[in-house]
Amino acid sequence: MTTTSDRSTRGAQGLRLDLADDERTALRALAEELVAASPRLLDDLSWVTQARQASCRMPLRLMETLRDFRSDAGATGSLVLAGLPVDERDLPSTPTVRESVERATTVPAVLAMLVGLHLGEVIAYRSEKSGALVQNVVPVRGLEDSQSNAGSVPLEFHVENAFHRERPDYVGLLCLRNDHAKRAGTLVTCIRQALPLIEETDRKVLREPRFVTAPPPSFRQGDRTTPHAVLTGSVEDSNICLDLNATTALDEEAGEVMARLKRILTDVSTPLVLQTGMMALIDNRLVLHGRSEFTPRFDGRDRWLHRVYVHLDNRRSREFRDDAGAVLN
Ligand SMILES: O=C(O)CCC(=O)C(=O)O
Ligand SMILES: [Fe+2]
Repeated sequence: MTTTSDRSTRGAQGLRLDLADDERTALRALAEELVAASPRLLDDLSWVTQARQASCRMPLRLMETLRDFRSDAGATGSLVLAGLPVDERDLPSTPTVRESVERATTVPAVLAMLVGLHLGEVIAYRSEKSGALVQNVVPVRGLEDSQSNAGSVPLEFHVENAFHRERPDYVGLLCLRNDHAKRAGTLVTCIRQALPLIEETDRKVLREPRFVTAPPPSFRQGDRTTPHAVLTGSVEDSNICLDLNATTALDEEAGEVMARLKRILTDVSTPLVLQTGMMALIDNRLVLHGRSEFTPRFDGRDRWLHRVYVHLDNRRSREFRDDAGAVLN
């Protein structure tokens, strides 16, 4: 991807594409077509097939940008799409219950699916949020202090489902409503920016299996990992697997290295303040994400995102998908 692409722009916050009015109108029409497609259920495989095919009819610039992002997620590992056809006036109240998911084909849920299905295969995990492909990220009363997406205290940086061998390659977060102050942000930090700042001796420790990671609180079941490395793959352009809330160092030196890495990741982090109609796509091999704190009111107008997970290769996860469906065990 070139830095002078005329499709999308690259700023300090990473790649961004703003849809023009005609693109938004065309995408709304496509989403409405999919809302009406039988059986109007997001998790139904025949509906997913129709949506996958329809995703090839999205506005060309959007498809080009997604395809480029998939080839190389850039220096920040994230892409923001803005101007998606979500109208806050058409939205129902923000859900207030834990484990809330979308099952019916609404315009916003269909948009999250269309974008995800153009990037790859939209998947979910049976032990998390009842295996729904589109999940709600909303604050829940009583869970304010939890290190989960139902909380509202600062959420620690994490790779999504870092404990799982087949964790998502990408996480998509579509904003239906931001918080009342319009200031809550998804925080992102990319190993591509952190790596040059990590001492050589620390990098060596991070490449050794001296860490274990537990499932996040959103999982009803799941085992912690065997010892794993935090940095893998290319030495000069590594992948990262770390959850600052769920990963434990197995020895003192590894713990000190992890603490230094946390400082560096925090230093190079940026907030993506998503407003209505903005969707963040996060490369989960390169980026840790978290969330700033905010004050929920539980009045039906709280912050509300739709989340989708994307895999690039359905074969790789076949042993986790009993029925060759989209949900991993
Ligand atoms: O609320 C956010 O912006 C992100 C929450 C999160 O980590 C997630 O839903 O995976
Ligand atoms: Fe997350």
